[in-house]
Amino acid sequence: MQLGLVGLGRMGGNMRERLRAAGHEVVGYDRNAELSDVASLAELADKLESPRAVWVMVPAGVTDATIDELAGVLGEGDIIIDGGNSRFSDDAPRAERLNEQGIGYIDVGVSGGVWGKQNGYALMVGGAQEHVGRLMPIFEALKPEGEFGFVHAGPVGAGHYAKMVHNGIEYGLMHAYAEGYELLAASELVTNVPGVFKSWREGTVVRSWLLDLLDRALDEDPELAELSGYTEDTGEGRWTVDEAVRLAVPLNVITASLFARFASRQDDSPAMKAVAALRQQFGGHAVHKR
Ligand SMILES: O=C(CO)[C@H](O)[C@H](O)COP(=O)(O)O
Repeated sequence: MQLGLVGLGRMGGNMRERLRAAGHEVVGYDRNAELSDVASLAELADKLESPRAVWVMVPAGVTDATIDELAGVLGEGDIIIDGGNSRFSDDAPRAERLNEQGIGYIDVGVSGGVWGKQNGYALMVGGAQEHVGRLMPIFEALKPEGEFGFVHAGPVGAGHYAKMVHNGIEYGLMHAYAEGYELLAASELVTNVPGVFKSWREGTVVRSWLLDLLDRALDEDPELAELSGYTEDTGEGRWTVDEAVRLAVPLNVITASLFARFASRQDDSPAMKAVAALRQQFGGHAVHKR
């Protein structure tokens, strides 16, 4: 099958290779001419036979601009797929705009990171059955081998919603391993912290791919001495917590792990300064001065 692919960075570039290895004809476009197969979106559209399917794999901030530009060179019967980490609430308005031109829209949550090229990408898909059905050969080539790794989660927006929750879970899981790491490292008894994590990779209740990756990181740097704890976020955790507030769902762990990232960016917590000041005020308790 033919596919246009817009955005050939770490994710898109690897997806192009996986699709080509499976025998699909991929025409890729990237603003970086060294990565691109064509010079413009117009040329990409020209190279594809109608009805066309074009997968957009760009950073969340530029998705709408990219889709609008793409819609200008596509037409009736074509389909645009957004595989980036868009907020699910952006999907329905996009689908409505495209529908006015007769262009279909599918949202896909893609998980697999830089390992997806070899292991496959787990795909969480939202959209109309008639559009999803047309893209099945592409989904089959991208997904991991085996029974799992693909879901048509519901109508437009459901794919990104599923990916948002997946990423919220990712925050919580990572943070639980991280807290376990800190406690083991603080312990007077355990002398081989990396060894404990390594041993957990088989047979334990807590084995997982994230655990495997933490073991890998500890192999490279057993005390994580090269890293600062400052941890960024790109929005999915915040959207998950926003949804939890909207629906009054108690997301204790995921919310705490998101807030832990915010705390990681503070040199000295203003809130904890206030707590120290209050203890001093009401009880004359000692404080540490700068
Ligand atoms: O989708 C992903 C993994 O599943 C991305 O790596 C994820 O967006 C990273 O999110 P954050 O920067 O908020 O930790």
